[in-house]
Amino acid sequence: MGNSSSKITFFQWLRPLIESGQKTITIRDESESHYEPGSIVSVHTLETDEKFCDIEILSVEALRFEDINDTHARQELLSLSELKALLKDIYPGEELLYVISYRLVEEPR
Ligand SMILES: CC(=O)Nc1ccn([C@@H]2O[C@H](CO)[C@@H](O)[C@H]2O)c(=O)n1
Repeated sequence: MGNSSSKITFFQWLRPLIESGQKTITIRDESESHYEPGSIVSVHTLETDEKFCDIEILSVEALRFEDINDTHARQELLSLSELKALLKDIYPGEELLYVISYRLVEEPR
């Protein structure tokens, strides 16, 4: 790879949830719907661009905002109202989003 699809950024406050393997999806807009299932993606903080883990992309599926439900919220470790408020804030007026499922790639030690 070595192109833009090998990196993803998350808000720093989500880092503990991601590196512990608890948070297993992220919901993004079309500009981030290009990740390929099976590829390994380097995870960085949005604020400082610090790399903190790798994830393997499992799937990328279109998701209408109105179809976001409790299962998505559970996979995000957020309440449904928190998740919807967050997504409205990040992607105002966007009705079509993409749910990216991933798993944490454990570091050998
Ligand atoms: C450019 C950039 O980094 N954008 C985003 C967009 C979303 N998110 C998080 O993904 C989940 C949305 O399903 C929620 O947990 C959000 O807080 C994020 O961390 N960073």
